[in-house]
Amino acid sequence: MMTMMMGEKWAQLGSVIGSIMFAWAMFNQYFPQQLRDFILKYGQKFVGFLSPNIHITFHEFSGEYFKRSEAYAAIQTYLSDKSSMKAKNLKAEVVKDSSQSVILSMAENEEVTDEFEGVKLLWASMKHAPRTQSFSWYPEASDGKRYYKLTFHKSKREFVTRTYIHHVLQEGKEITVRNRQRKLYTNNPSQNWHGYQARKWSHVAFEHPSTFDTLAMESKKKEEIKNDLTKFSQGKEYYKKIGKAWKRGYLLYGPPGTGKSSMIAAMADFLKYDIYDLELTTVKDNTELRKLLIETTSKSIIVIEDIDCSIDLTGQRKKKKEKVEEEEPKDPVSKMAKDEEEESNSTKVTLSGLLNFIDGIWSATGGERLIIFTTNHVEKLDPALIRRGRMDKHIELSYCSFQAFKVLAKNYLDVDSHQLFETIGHLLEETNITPADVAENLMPKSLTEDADACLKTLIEALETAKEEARKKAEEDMRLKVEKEEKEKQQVAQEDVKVDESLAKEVKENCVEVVKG
Ligand SMILES: Nc1ncnc2c1ncn2[C@@H]1O[C@H](COP(=O)(O)OP(=O)(O)OP(=O)(O)O)[C@@H](O)[C@H]1O
Ligand SMILES: [Mg+2]
Repeated sequence: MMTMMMGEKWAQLGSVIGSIMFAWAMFNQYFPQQLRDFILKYGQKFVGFLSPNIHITFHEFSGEYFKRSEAYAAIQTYLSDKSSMKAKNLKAEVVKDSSQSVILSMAENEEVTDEFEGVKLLWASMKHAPRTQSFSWYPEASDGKRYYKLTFHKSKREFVTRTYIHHVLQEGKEITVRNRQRKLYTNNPSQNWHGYQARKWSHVAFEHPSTFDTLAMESKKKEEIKNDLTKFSQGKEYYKKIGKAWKRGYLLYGPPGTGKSSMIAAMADFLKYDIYDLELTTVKDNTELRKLLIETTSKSIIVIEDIDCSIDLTGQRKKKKEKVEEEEPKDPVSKMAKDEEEESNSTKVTLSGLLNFIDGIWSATGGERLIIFTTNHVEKLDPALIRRGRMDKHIELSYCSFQAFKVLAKNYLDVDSHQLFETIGHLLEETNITPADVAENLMPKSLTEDADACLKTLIEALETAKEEARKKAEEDMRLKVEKEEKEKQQVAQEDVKVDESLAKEVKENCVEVVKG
C-alpha cells in the first residue's frame, strides 16, 4: 500500500516537471525574443515586489577598465574563511605576492550565510555567462562577469548599507594586509632609473626571523616600544585631529651588535609593514631623495642605517672635496675622468634635504610610515636632525643586561633558569658585552654541546672580556699618568726658559745701568 502511494507521488511529480519543461519549450518556440525578454523582466520585477528581500551586487570589474574592483577583492577575502568552512564547491586561486599561497573562495552559484550583530545575511557568488564568444579587451568579457550578490531582509536596509558593508570591506582589507608577503625594498642607483620598466626601488620577499620575542632587552622597555607602535598604527584619526602627518621617527643608537637592525626587523614583523632600506650614498641629490620618498607606499618603514656614515652632516664632505681639488691631476683627460668618478661616488644630499625628506610637505603623502635612523655615534649627529618631532622616539640599544641574557638563553638553549645564571649575572654587571657576542657564545659549537657547556663558554668569554677591560683600564691609566708627567715636564722646561730669558734681560739692564 505504502509503496503504491510512493509510486503515485513520483508519477505526479514527474508529470509536473514534464509539463513545466513542455511549457518552457513552447514559450521559447512560439513567443518572439522581445516578448520573452519583456515577460521575464516584468515577471522578475513582480516576484521582487512580493519578496521581502533586498539584493546588492558587487561586480568584479566595474568602472575602471582592466582594474579589479577593490570591493570585490575585499569581499572575496572576507568570505574566504566562511566559504572554506561552509561552501561545498570551492575555487582555489594562487595569489601573487601572498605568503598564503592559495586562497579559497566559493565557486560560482554557491551561497554562504553570514551573521553580524545578530543580523543574518546571505552571500552568493554569481556569474553572467558571456552572450557571444567575441574577442574583447576587457578581462571579464571572455570568462563571463563575476559578481557577489548580498541578500538581506528589507527591514535591515539601513544597518547593511551604513554598517555591515563598511565592516566587510574593512575586515577584508585587514585580512589582506595580515596575509600579504612583506617586502624589503632597496633603492636603485639613479643611473638605472631610465628605460623600459625602470624602477626606483627593487624588492625581495622580507623574511627576517627577528621578532620582539627573540629580541633581547628589558621586558619593560620592549612593552613600551610595542605600545608606542600599536598606538601609532591605530592613530589615523588622532593624527588627523591634531593636524599632524601620520608618521613617526625613531632613532636607534648604540654600539655595534646591540640589536638595532634586529629591532627594525622586529618592528616590521609586529606591524606587518614593508621595509624601505634607503642607501643614501647612492642618492645623487635632494630631488632624487624626494622622488624616492614619493614612490614609497604606506604601511612601511623607511630605514637609513648608520646615518652618520651615509651623509656628511658637519661639512666634512666639502672639506674632502677641497682636498681632492688640491691633488687634481694636470692632464685634462684624467682630470675629467677623476671628476666624473668623484661626481658619481659622492652624494649631494644635504642636511636640509634630509630634513625636508623627514618632515617636508611631501613626506605627508600616503601616511602611516615610520622613519628610522640608526647610528653608533649619536653625539656626531646634528641636533636639528634628531630633535623631538623629527625623531620622535630615541631608543638606546646597549650592552647585554641580565634580563636580556635571559631572553637569549631561552631562545638559544631553551633554558629558563640554571645554577650558572647567578655567576653570569654578576659578570654581566662588571663587563660590557654586546648581545651579539653573548648570542655567539650561546650557540652550540657541536651537536654534543649542551646548555651547560654553552653557559660555561659564555662565562669564560665574560671573564676574558673582564680581564681585557681591566688591562685596558690599567693601560689607559698608565698612558694618562705618562701624559700628565710629560705635560708637567714641558711646563717646567718652559718655566726654566722663561727664568733664563728673564735673568738675561736683568743682566743686560744692569750692564747698561753700570755703563750709564
Ligand atoms: N638585542 C638583541 N637581541 C637578540 N639578538 C641580538 C640582539 N643584538 C644583537 N643580536 C644578535 O646579533 C646579531 C647582530 O645584531 P644587529 O645586526 O641587530 O646589531 P646592530 O646593532 O644593528 O649592529 P651594527 O651597529 O653593527 O649595525 C643579530 O643577528 C642577532 O643575532
Ligand atoms: Mg645594524
